Amino acid sequence: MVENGYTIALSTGCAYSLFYTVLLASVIRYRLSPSHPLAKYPGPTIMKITKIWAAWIAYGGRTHVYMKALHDKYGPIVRIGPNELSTSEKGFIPQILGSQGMPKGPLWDGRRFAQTDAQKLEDYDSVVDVRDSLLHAQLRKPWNQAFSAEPVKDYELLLMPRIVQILEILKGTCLHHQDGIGRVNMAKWISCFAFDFMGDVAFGGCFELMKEGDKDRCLHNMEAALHLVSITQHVPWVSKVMRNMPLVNRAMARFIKFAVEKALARYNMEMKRKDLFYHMSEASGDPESELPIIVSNALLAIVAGSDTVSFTLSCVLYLLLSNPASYNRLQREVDETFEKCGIPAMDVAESMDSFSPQARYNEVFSSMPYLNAVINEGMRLFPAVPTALQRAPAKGSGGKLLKTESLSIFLPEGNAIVVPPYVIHRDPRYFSPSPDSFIPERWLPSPTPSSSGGNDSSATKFETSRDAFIPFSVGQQNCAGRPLAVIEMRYLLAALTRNFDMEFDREVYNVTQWEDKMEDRFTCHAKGTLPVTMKWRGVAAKSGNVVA
Ligand code: HEM
Repeated sequence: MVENGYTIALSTGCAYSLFYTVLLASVIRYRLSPSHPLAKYPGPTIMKITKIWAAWIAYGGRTHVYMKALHDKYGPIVRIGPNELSTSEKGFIPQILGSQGMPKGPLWDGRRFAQTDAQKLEDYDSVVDVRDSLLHAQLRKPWNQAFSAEPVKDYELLLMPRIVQILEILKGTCLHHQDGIGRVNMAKWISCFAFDFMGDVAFGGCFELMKEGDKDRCLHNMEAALHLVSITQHVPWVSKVMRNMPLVNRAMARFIKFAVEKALARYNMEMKRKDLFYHMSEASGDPESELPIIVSNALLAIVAGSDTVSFTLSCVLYLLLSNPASYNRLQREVDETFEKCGIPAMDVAESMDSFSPQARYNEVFSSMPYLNAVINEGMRLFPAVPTALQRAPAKGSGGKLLKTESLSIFLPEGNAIVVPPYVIHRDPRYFSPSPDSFIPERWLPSPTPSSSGGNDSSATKFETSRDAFIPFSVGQQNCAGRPLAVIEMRYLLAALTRNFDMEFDREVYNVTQWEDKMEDRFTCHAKGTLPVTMKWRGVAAKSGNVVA
């Protein structure tokens, strides 16, 4: 009897094993066969067989470097999954991301971890992971409205007090030492600054990381939460299983709880400022919708709005400090502009008495060629979303034909395509010479050299393809917060260079660690440090400049 049962179990086990082995073998055979619709595109065999390899690379955090190496080896179209391509051909960008583009791809099914209770029944978390174009357009409307010209001016007013705060802290660090030289990890301060400012814009000012440190471990929880989804995005079916495993999903659960608490606190505030959710609720035209809008977008606002800006700003500073001639040139432009326009140094004690709280400087900053060239060049070399702009043909469309003058791809429904900014931005066809070097001059209409032996680019003819520059992506699903991000970066860089002379702290700085420790987790995370020595310049006291 027992023997009989054992035999039945054994033969059932064998039958199942055989079935799955045959099934697996046929799947692999099909994926590698010439009849697969993506068969003609080159790529590593392992990636043609399974996306688990991409998940493994993502686990190490070096997808951006890996993708660049793939394109260097295989060319402008690479097969990076059984049903997925990557392209570095700029001619395809409008047809993939742009006005004639496609909906978001399956990557977003694998990133969908963050449902609040209210969203659990839906097939999306917030605007960012919606795959249906019509629904996306509907959810995107309040975001577009909230980042139109007038609301952004309201956010600009929230920015100045945070700029003043970070300058005061840094100045205090300098003056605390007898030699007037402060030693700080600028990456940490920039990160706290960006987080605090996003708290002001979205939640009425609830984060105080610059003042109190990360006592709620919000930066830590955000990073931990985003780590897992950066891996599962490659294998959406795994994420569906994991979503229901509380132990695995712990970090995300903590982060959701944190965001929902902040959202509710913002909703219950008596005195509401004209912040992001004020403008989003206004745009919806329905007072009842305020709470759902805040709750469903809270997490997105924190992640999209703080991490990206702090990463970009830190990278720009890293590049400036690595290229002192560029730092000096930027400082000269900032000094001249501040003095010409009577902009206070923003460092409180000396100039803030005469500083109008209604003053906005973005208009001035937006016309500073070198400041904007530096920001562009930073985002070119280190785009905050380096590899994961993925799109797929719409359901029921049958597929999409992509065509340039020399190339064409037919992408059948069920397949996806990625446009990796990190690869395109370093492609010598679009940015030359020296696509891997920091040369802000390539963005100037008529490049002039940085003095003191920097990038002598006066005689250089630059190829700078603006249509291959996509740090904020393009099209209907591009970055909603771009206008705010740009203003924030301009203000902080101008304020820092106006008030401080900075250098790497050579005693503790290891030149390669910044780039080596960078991790591609959908958005790029800076895991390295930026140890800096800084000296307060005291410009306000010297020039006595005031707001006109
Ligand atoms: C330097 C800073 C930033 C960079 C480089 C950046 C870049 C991006 C990129 C590449 C996307 C993906 C678009 C796509 O899939 O095609 C995106 C989406 C998004 N970003 Fe940003 N971003 C930045 C700052 C911000 C800020 C400050 C906010 C404000 C909250 C924001 C809000 C959003 C939102 C809401 C989306 C989703 C848009 C949608 O799916 O329709 N971003 N961002």
